[in-house]
Amino acid sequence: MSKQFDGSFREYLAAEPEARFTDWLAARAEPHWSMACTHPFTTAIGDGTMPREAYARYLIEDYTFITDLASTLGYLVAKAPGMPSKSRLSGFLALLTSEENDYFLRSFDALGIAPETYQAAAQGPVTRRFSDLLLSSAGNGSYEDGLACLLCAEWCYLTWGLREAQKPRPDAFYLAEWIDLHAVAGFQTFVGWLREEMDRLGPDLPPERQEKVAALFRKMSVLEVAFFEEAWTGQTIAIPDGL
Ligand SMILES: Cc1ncc(C[n+]2csc(CCO)c2C)c(N)n1
Repeated sequence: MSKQFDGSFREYLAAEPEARFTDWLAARAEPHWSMACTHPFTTAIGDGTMPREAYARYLIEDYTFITDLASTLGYLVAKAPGMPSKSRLSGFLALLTSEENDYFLRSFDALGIAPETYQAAAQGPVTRRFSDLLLSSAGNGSYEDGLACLLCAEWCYLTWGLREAQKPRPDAFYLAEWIDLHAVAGFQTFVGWLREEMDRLGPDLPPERQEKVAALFRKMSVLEVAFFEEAWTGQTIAIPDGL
């Protein structure tokens, strides 16, 4: 959890000299950042209180999101400044399109969701906004813009994943595995690297570029909340037009 902050990175550093650039991003995204990481949907994954319909809704929608996230990673691999960064990102892309894809297919099967359903699923409005933001930031924006979006999505999942991993695993394998996937050492290392990459590049950006990156991280946090909220309630969530 971070304390909300509205000023520039420079001002943040003056108040918190030890702060990382990514701490500032989280503080600028409050209260949405904490709402995303602690959403009731995320606590229900580990509590054993997840309704089947809510999880089925979530997985169908998330599968369309992950497909666009894989495309986003393609852009980021292209824009990454050197081989070490390209290697990290392409490793993650490989995971996303193999083991993680397998998790989705097994879970759809267990939940009785037919291939015709998840293959033909139209994206809801929130996921469309998500995908637009990711694809346009990584495709038309700078490396740092795309990185900020990816960081928000992954760091949020690591945060709730580590918290839920402290509870005994629920019986349903699709819930237990979803927790493990987001708490394993490999994922911690990847998110740790994403933060370091942003911490390395962010402080040297001109102030107006830092503001853009902070705005993207904040928009992503708002959309993460709306995404969980739709799955949890089954209601369509309105996103403010200005977002
Ligand atoms: C809406 C939404 N936001 C973020 C993620 C997080 N995420 C996307 S791919 C991936 C890799 C390992 O699972 C992770 C953590 C998600 N699934 N759905």
